[in-house]
Amino acid sequence: MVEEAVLGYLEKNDEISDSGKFADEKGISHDEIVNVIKSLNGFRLVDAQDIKREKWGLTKEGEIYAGAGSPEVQLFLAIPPEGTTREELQKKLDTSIFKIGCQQAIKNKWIEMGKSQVSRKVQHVDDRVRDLLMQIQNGEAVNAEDVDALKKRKLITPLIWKGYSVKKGPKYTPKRKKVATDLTRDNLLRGDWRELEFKEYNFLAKGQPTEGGCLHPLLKVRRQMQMIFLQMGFEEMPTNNFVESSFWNFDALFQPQQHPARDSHDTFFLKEPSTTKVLPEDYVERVKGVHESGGYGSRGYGYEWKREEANKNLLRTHTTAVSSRMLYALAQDFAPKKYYSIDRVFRNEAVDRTHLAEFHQIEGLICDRGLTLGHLIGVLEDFFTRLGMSKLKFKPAYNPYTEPSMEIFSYHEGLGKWVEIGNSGMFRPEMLLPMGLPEDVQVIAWGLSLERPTMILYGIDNIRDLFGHKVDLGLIKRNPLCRLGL
Ligand SMILES: N[C@@H](Cc1ccccc1)C(=O)O
Repeated sequence: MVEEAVLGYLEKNDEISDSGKFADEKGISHDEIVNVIKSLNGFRLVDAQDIKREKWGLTKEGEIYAGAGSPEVQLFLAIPPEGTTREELQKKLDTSIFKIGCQQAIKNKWIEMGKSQVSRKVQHVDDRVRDLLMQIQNGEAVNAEDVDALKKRKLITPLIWKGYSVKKGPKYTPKRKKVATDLTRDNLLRGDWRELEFKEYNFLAKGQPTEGGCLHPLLKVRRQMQMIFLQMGFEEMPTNNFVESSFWNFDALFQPQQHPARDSHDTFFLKEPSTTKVLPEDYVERVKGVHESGGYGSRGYGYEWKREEANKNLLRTHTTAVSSRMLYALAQDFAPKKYYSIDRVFRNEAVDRTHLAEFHQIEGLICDRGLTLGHLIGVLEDFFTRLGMSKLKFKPAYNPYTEPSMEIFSYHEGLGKWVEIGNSGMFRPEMLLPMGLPEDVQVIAWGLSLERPTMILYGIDNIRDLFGHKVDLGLIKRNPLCRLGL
């Protein structure tokens, strides 16, 4: 409506010379007019020029006098026609009204002040100050002398008034079409999108401030674990690449070639390149020997070991493949070591709320002389206690490469049950001795999942909220733990 008033006026007139006067004439608030002018100017329907005017406004004191009358008149009216004493008068008035009133009334020759007696000198007075203040309040003009006097008494103060003069702009039309912001299904169905005028994009508009700065729980727990390993004196193993040969992933670990884990149901084999190019030949021979007929006090598996199986490339199914490479390298020049790694592994598993086809494994091993299962339990308890998970259980298990072996369980409060978080054991001599490690050296080792402890620590009960294409970012944002830096 206001918009139509502005555009309509310009249709018949050259310009609106003063938005303030225009507002008065139309009986619309000036603020509203200003908003419309700004918007029309933005779309170049009108050309608006600023006008600034100095205007007088009342000070706080001025406003009080405009309401209650000037102090001098208040004082005059408080003196009865027969006069009074200064003391009586003072009682009737505020201190400041009395003081200012006396000054002004004496100056105006309205009253006479004796030692104690006060009397009127005139019969009647007009409150010109109050009238002037009211005129200024109403935006009426007041002559310069009066303005000066009021200014000196600090009853008025200059105000900058801002308004516009307005002419037709290059895109002027008497009536603006409503511009569409979205193309809707209805527009398409009705076909009226052909006639619609669309609002232009404002590429300069600032976007919503981002509420960033949350860390993904997996990254946080991973970093936390890294710190714990480093504090416990471990060194990080280079995790190299995701593609590994069956040899390092299985054969070096004394895992027989018919083992079900090697089945393509559990392992992702590579089509291209399907086989590895280099393996350390002497060591491969010793591995073949231990699989087929044993040695080092073992009877072996007694089957025909095939090089083609060992050559097959796969996506590593565990980072124990990294450990086997590291131990082989270490065997060439032995020294006691503590190693760890945290990286991705892949298993061809059916995905459900606690399983994914790829996850992160935390691998750790200690090789030294005189190590026992007690050391393994102690190290794992120490590690998980530092992580804030002290409810642990160990359960005997079987791995082709460890003896004894233990599965590790932790209690998940949210699920209300014990969840397997890893597997561990002492590497078998059939694995270590062909590498060339000294006979009196033991290796305690473990492989944990990163996802499971993270779910326990963060109370997440579906692994797909944590990893993969359905990650629940809201969950991460809402979790206060994710906002704490580490
Ligand atoms: N490789 C085992 C974990 C493990 C590592 C080292 C020793 C024993 C077990 C797994 O994937 O579950």
